[in-house]
Amino acid sequence: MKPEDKRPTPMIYERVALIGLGLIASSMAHAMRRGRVAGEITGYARSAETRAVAREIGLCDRVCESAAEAAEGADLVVLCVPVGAMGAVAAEIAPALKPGATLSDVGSVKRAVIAQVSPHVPRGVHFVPAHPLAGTEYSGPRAGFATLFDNRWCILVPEGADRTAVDRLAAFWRALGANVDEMDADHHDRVLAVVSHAPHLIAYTMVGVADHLETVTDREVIKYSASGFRDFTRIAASDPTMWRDVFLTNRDATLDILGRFAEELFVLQRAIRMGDGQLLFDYFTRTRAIRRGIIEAGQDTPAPDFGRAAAAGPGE
Ligand SMILES: NC(=O)C1=CN([C@@H]2O[C@H](COP(=O)(O)OP(=O)(O)OC[C@H]3O[C@@H](n4cnc5c(N)ncnc54)[C@H](O)[C@@H]3O)[C@@H](O)[C@H]2O)C=CC1
Ligand SMILES: O=C(O)C(=O)Cc1ccc(O)cc1
Repeated sequence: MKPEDKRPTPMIYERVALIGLGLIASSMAHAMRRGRVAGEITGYARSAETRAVAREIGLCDRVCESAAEAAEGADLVVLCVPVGAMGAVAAEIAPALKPGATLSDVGSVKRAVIAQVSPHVPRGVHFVPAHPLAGTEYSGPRAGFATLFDNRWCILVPEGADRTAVDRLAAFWRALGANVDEMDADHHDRVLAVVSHAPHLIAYTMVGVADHLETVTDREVIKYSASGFRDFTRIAASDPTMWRDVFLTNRDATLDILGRFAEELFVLQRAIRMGDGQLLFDYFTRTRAIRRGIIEAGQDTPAPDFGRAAAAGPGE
């Protein structure tokens, strides 16, 4: 079912506070307004400039001068700051949290956020970590848009939190357009290391390699880049603070996947050196099946020539 086919959702929370007003928070604000998911939206950002922009574009009903002021009286408080800043922000807002409120976050890493935030969660407040698997390479309060979460996954990591609070947060994310799954924090971090964190590091590296070449100029890289490399440059334009924090906090899982990546890279490198075309062909046949699986699961759109390429089969 497409999100636009869904019937209007009832208000899920009377008051929602967004702490940090970047891409994800601003997209949440737009999506909440679209679905009338919250009665009132309050917000806080660390920089005065971001708060001014948020006021100018009417992102929230109220942009506050402190995180505690934004969180006070809210039924749902969502931490939308870089992963490395979650603990400090949680400590700041903790005394202002209303008993019975839900505290959540949108961080790309879960085990480290839980470790940072949990010690500050007051008794009677439900902490339900979350991660919407949707984003872009843009950041800041102007970057958000209402459809960002449509038909994307949001993973909740309840770790024993109150069931009613978890179900309510799941309803909230569904009302924002997302599909909801639940997962254990360690498993989440391992899955994300494979599908997001290691690929981002590889993209950063590949663009760095192109930048460091002596015999190919930056002008040529820009002029002749095909779509694969362009995708790398898009990903490598992602926010440096956010991604520094992701790698520092999901260190073990990312290093494990990168180690495996390096091993497989050596296998392919050797096959090229030895002229082992069969190994390369078999490897690429297996990886093609993964892409087909993603398209068949409705998680992506086929390229315009997909039907022709599929029909052509091996040998063309
Ligand atoms: N950008 C993406 O594609 C996605 C990001 N996330 C996660 O969402 C969170 C927010 O990311 P974005 O909205 O993309 O970031 P952003 O850079 O657009 O916004 C971050 C906000 O946090 C504030 N901030 C930064 N450092 C702070 C600190 N030390 N204390 C208080 N506030 C601080 C900034 O002023 C800004 O308002 C991150 O934890 C990230 O891992 C999750 C899914 C996708
Ligand atoms: O822009 C892209 O390609 C992304 O991969 C977006 C993204 C970035 C970080 C996340 O934790 C989830 C999604």
